[in-house]
Amino acid sequence: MHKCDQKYTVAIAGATGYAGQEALRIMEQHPNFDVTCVTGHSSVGCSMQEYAPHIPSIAGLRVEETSASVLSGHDIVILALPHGASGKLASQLHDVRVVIDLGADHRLENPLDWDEFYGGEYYESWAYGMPELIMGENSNDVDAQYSIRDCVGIPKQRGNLKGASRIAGPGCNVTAVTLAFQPAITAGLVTSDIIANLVVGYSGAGRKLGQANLLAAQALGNAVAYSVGGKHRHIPEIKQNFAHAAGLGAVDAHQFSLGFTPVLVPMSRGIMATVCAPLSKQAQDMSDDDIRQVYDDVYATEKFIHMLPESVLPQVSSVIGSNSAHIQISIDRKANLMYAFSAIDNLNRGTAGQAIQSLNIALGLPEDAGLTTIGVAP
Ligand SMILES: NC(=O)C1=CN([C@@H]2O[C@H](COP(=O)(O)OP(=O)(O)OC[C@H]3O[C@@H](n4cnc5c(N)ncnc54)[C@H](OP(=O)(O)O)[C@@H]3O)[C@@H](O)[C@H]2O)C=CC1
Ligand SMILES: CC(=O)N[C@@H](CCC(=O)OP(=O)(O)O)C(=O)O
Repeated sequence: MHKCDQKYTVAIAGATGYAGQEALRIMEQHPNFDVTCVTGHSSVGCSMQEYAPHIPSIAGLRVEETSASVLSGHDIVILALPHGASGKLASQLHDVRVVIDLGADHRLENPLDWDEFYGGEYYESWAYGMPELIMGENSNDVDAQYSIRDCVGIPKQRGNLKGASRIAGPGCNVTAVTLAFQPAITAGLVTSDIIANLVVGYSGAGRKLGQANLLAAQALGNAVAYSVGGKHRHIPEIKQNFAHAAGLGAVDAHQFSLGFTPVLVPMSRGIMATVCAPLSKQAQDMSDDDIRQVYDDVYATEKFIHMLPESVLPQVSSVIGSNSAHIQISIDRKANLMYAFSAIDNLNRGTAGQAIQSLNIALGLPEDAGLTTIGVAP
């Protein structure tokens, strides 16, 4: 049978949560996947009709216990569990062809970062599920040796995902910031003193994790910052990506200084990231058109990364429901700052969409199978 006709059975752990539900929604529209098992924690025994009424095709599935014995035996397992809950479980899934962890347990390559920002037992890092991540030329990271060049010669992470059996899904804020700024890092347009400000929707906090914030009376008409002052756990992951984009290993990520401030706003989904840094000496000597060309080259062949026409700014409403990232840049010569803006859907591009894109690559399926670039605005 041709690879593209093959069907794989899928189990989704944490299917009652927001990330798991979005994985379910995409899987149900994917030609190669058949979701036969969903698991949860407090919802064990409930019908999926209760948790995902927007996906009628799985209404008949009952939520099972999240355990290695329930998950084993499926071709693919997606772990959409709170961070810290998947490391041990994943280590017991020996017979599963591909395991994707949507949480943080296998993202960080440097155990010291894990200790500082998460704590608890450290589990080894897996192939990082961001196909478009630039793996810079001189990276001393082992993975970089296996990255493949796109048609304009830029080495990217998708090469490391081919045939991968264990994949770590990136954080959603990390995705927005990395895609916005990695071309500038790779080309040396900026070097450090990076500031990322994000407005983010409430679903990023998860159905359970953020319950206290989910009251409409508290959320509507409000905007509130959180995890400020260098505490947000996505900081080491973004710096790790920047290090790779610059051709360095994760241990050199400390070279980048990053200010990171997320602000919750009343959107159910979506992230709008504004990232800026001082222009390097090299960038000061380049024209705005030359700087734009750097971005156009990096993303020219990327179906899901859309460089918007000059002066058109990204909007969250254009990417909701899609696996796309919309990106724009702006150069402020008077302030000597380079800005990049990105909009993504945190649950789709920021989590489940990107994970399934990576899974498609791992299995040798068309990279875009089951995924869309088309949003659902308004
Ligand atoms: N929301 C987002 O935008 C993003 C989320 N992620 C990551 O995805 C993962 C899931 O997040 P999200 O869906 O938002 O969270 P939710 O709170 O919405 O869902 C959590 C899921 O995990 C289950 N669960 C809760 N506690 C445990 C436990 N101790 N053991 C096993 N299962 C448990 C819940 O089951 P039950 O409902 O039955 O109690 C539920 O299915 C997290 O690691 C998160 O960081 C990554 C990127 C973006
Ligand atoms: C609104 C909100 O709280 N969003 C979460 C992001 C969710 C995500 O990407 O988280 P993981 O790294 O845990 O997978 C946050 O900023 O922490």
